Amino acid sequence: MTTAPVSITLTRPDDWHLHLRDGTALQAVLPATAAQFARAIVMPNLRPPVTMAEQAVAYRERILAARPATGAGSDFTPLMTLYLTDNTPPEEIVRAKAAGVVALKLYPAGATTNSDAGVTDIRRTYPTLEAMQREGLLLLVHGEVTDPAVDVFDREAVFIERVMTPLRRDFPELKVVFEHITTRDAAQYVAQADRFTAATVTAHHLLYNRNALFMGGLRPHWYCLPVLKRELHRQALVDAATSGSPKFFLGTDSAPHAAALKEASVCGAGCYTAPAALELYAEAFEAAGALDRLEGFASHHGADFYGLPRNTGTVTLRRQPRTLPESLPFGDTVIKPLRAGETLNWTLS
Ligand SMILES: NC(=O)N[C@@H](CC(=O)O)C(=O)O
Ligand SMILES: [Zn+2]
Ligand SMILES: [Zn+2]
Repeated sequence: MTTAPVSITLTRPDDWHLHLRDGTALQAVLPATAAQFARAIVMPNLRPPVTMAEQAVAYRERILAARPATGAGSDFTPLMTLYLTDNTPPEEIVRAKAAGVVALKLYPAGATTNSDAGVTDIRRTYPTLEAMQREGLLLLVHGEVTDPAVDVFDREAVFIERVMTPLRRDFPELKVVFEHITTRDAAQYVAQADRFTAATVTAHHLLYNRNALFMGGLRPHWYCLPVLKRELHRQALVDAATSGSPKFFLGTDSAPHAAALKEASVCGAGCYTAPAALELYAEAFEAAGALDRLEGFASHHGADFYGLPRNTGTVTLRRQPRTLPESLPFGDTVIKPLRAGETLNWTLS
């Protein structure tokens, strides 16, 4: 029997799926991510959405300005994305590439938070996808159908057959990231796909099944999209993330919403995990007996898939209990991180 390690040191990790919002919310949440991750793929679902290269450049400037001035996190690099619409001009892809934008995000219209301007029919975007394939920009996908006839727990699996399979056939060399996968179906699909397809996995989908939504009462802070699924799906995600396959990598989908918007008659979708992201992943990997696979998942596979250099430098997680605050400042209000008030086993030093 081997004894549990007291610390683990990893190459500095990246977060390949993150919501930073804007304005005072951005200022409130950015330091937590910058303290943990060297880079992050920043989601474009602001209001209004970031649809043009020029907007992404301005947003990047606001993010850079919100970084800590010195010390940990002051060198954080945001990697920018555009929000794909039915009308994104193919010429915008060339401008986006020149501006350093790395990917476009596909939100099926109405699928999730701030997706109203999303794509109504993927075929409308084909000229733009053609340009992306040619220019080497990635497509990041919120993989759920919005057909009201499809059960909310089945929307990801149905997306594979209705959208993903035809998309892969029509654009075989477009790099596609199936974001925040939640099902065995998606894990199997990605594992069997060729090298142009990968997936991000959140910490909360590795740690929780859908029972977490109903533990002793309705739990809004565990509500996100795609919604948590059955235990068999959680186990399939853990198997995929800890398999060592380079197709699976870290994307927190940390999605901050003010506490008042979560604890409301209509609760916004999204879990705020940035304040303890790496600690939560460490907990999930340790529970699977796979702490030795955390570095590949958190620090190598994403960079390799995006064709970016791996980070230099390291971070160290120590086995040291840490209690998360009940709430944190969020502009003129407060936000509750996932597991607020609870004690975690790992602490990033
Ligand atoms: N994941 C979520 O539940 N919410 C995200 C949007 C998204 O990633 O789908 C958000 O922006 O709040
Ligand atoms: Zn999403
Ligand atoms: Zn997201």
